[in-house]
Order: sequence, then C-alpha cells, then structure tokens
Amino acid sequence: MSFMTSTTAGSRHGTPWPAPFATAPLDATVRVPASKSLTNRYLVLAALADGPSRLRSPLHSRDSALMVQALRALGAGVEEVEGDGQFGPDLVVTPIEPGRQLGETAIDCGLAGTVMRFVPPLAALCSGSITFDGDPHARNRPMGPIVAGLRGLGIAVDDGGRGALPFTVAAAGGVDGGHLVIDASSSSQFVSALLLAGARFGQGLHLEHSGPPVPSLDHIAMTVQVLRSLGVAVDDSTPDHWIVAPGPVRAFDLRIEQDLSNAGPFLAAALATRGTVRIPDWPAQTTQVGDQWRTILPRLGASVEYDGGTLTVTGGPEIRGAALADTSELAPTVAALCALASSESRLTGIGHLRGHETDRLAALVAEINRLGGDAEETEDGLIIRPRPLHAGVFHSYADHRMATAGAIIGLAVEGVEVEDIGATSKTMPEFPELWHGMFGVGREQAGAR
Ligand SMILES: O=C(O)C1=C[C@@H](OP(=O)(O)O)[C@@H](O)[C@H](O)C1
Ligand SMILES: C=C(OP(=O)(O)O)C(=O)O
Repeated sequence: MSFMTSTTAGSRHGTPWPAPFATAPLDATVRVPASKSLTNRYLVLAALADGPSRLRSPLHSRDSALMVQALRALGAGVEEVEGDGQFGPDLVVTPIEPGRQLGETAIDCGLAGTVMRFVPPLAALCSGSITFDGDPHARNRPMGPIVAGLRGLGIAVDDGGRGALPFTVAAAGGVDGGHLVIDASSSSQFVSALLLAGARFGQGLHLEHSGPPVPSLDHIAMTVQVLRSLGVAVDDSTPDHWIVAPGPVRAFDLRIEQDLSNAGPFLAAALATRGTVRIPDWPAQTTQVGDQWRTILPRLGASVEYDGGTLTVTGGPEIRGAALADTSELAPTVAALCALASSESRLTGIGHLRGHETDRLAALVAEINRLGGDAEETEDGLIIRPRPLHAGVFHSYADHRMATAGAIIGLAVEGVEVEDIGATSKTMPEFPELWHGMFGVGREQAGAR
C-alpha cells in the first residue's frame, strides 16, 4: 500500500462546490477521521522514542502527510500497515537515530502549524543544514518565537531577519537545553513544539512564557498529557512555566481518537437544520478542545446528550446567539452558527486567529457579510448580529475551517457555494463525501438540493 494522501494544497482553482441545502431536518450518524493534533504529536514523539511505535487509525490528510514527509526527511522510518481504521492504514514509525548526519535537507511545512512549529526543535537534534518553507500564506504565520527559542538554546537559525518562513536551522547533533524564555502569546504551538522535543535535550527544558496570555491552553494540556503518557516527567504546576525532565520517550502502540474539532461542522448541522446528528465513539475523557462542543452547543440552543459513548446533538427551534470566550480552533464553526442565529453573538479571546491558516477574523467577517450578514471584527474577536443571509460564493482562503463554515451556512441558506472545498484536505479530505453522506441517513426525513 502506498501513501495516498497528497502533500500538495487543495483544488484551489476548481469550480465552486454547491453546498447542500437541507430541505428538512437532518438525522445522521457520522464518524470523522482521527485528530490532527494527536496524530502529529504522536508522530513527532514516535520519531524520538526508544523503539518502533504504531499509530492505529491515524489521520491521513495533508497536514499528517506533511508531518510524515518531514520525519522521513530527518531519517525516521514511517511505514503504512494495514489496520482496522475506516479512514486508512496504521502507521509504524522507526525513530530517528540520535545525532544523525543529514547534510542539506528541505522540509515543506505546507500550511500546517504543527509541522512548521513542531519539527524545527526536532531537527535541531539532528546534524545538518535544514531549511523550512511552506505555502505562500505559511510565510505570514508567526514563527519568531521558534526562531528565537532555538537561538536561545544555542542553535544558529538563518531567517533573514524575518521571524518567519523560510529559515534554515544549523543543527549540530544535539541540544543542551536548560532554561528558556519565549513569548508564546501568538500561538500555543510554540510551547508544545519545545516541550515535545524537550525530554531529548541534554538537561531537559525549563520553558517560561513571558508576554500577553498564551492562547489555546487546551492544546498545551494535550501536549503535557501525551508526554506524561509516554513516561516523560513534566511539571506544569506553575502558570507559564513548564519543566520537562530529560529522559527517554517510551515507544507506544495506540489508537488515535477521532478529531472532535472536525466533528464540529457535523454537529453544527443539527443546529442549522433543526435536526439530530450523532457521533459514536466520542471519548469519555479527552484532552481535545473539541470536547467543548458539549458545553458550547447548548449555549447556542441545542440539546446535547452523551450516552453509551455516542454524542447526540439535536437542534432547537432556532439558533440562539451567545457570548463565548476562547473557542480557539472551534471559532470558525461557532461563527458560522452565530451567522444563522436569531440574536447577537460576541466571540472573544480569539485575536490570535489572525495568524492561523488565514486571518480568520477578517475572512469570517468578509464572507458572512458577502452573504448579507452583519459581522464585525473587534480587537480580540467578532460580533455577529442577526440578519437574513442570501445565496453567494463563500471564499475558503485555503483554510479548511473556512470551507466547512461555508458548508454549514449553506445547509440553511439556499444557493451558497464554497469556493474551494478542497481546502478541507488539510485535516479531513473525506469532508465532501461525509457531508453528503449525512443526507443518506434517514433519507425519508432529510433531503438535499
Ligand atoms: O497544537 C495544536 O495541535 C494546535 C494548537 C492551536 O494553535 P494556536 O495556539 O495557534 O491557536 C490550534 O488552533 C491548532 O489548530 C492546533
Ligand atoms: C489553526 C489550525 O491549524 P494549524 O495546526 O495549522 O495551526 C486549525 O486547524 O484550526
């Protein structure tokens, strides 16, 4: 079996995708592919582990394929092995030999934050001249704290003074580690990146954040939990300090949870169509930020039940507006629902979304308003007021979550087209078929046009 998932960007120049419009409430059961955040963390840690590891039912998408390609470039072995996952083979990873001589190596980060942030500290453990670059928009994403962090650890990085991609890491075969201060206010991924590699630094790592608050703290908690589960001692008892003890990363064999953030658009479909959507195999305990759907969706007027491992969301008679803070990567899905709501919504604590796949605050305002809506940017978020929407093209900005936001709105507004549904290949190449599949279940109650 060969690695089928493409590392190239979605079909940006294809024809717009007519978003299915629901003529009746949906009644659907959906399973989604594995978590991007967990897959790419476990891939990095497998490359650092003390023996071969197996990821069962991992994600196969552009972001995970870019991570696999990067790890192979650094000398890890990544093999596909038949498994029982619905969305593709398992992955068996043979770790990178410590201090491996690489010579000149190029790493394509695409638009993947997890690749552009998590791989440079790992590369620093190898030996050679390793250049990182990515898609045109990737060059606008904040990278300064990783460049400064590596320099603080004594590694030379040539970034032409930009603090952005492209840059070259002069890896000298190991990292001593110790105390390091960075400003991670533009992305939690700077903290996660350094923690993931920290146990393999000679002295471990005492990472300190100094600056405005770090966003997306749930993702750092995920990193800490994953490290601890593989035998790495991490002390996060003092806010803004993380201490990783030096030592081995235990090889593993485990199943990756489905992506609860990517479950969001499907759950949102229940609200947008006043229907019911069930997601089986919802983990009882998880570090994924997407578990917050259980509290966010009731605030927007839905009922949520968790029974026998299945999460069931049923839309109310209308979507209610709400004030919601720190929704992190869930925000574009939340904003799409707010654009369909009957009262005002205020989303706060998401100013850093300006540095995501695109400037998501500007993109959401532009696209909601293009369809006749009333959305406004604030310093750290969005205000979305009720206003009837009309048909039109919803632009994707190469951003998977913009594309799925357009699909959600299209369920309730006839004639919406998503400019590039291929953008969903970043984390969920199966999105179009899974979305259409929702209309196949309970077909007698639900129709699509
Ligand atoms: O570590 C991770 O897997 C992620 C961290 C978050 O990044 P930010 O802190 O930049 O929001 C999140 O938005 C991103 O989708 C995935
Ligand atoms: C911000 C996101 O991705 P990335 O991992 O590229 O930062 C996201 O998936 O919403």
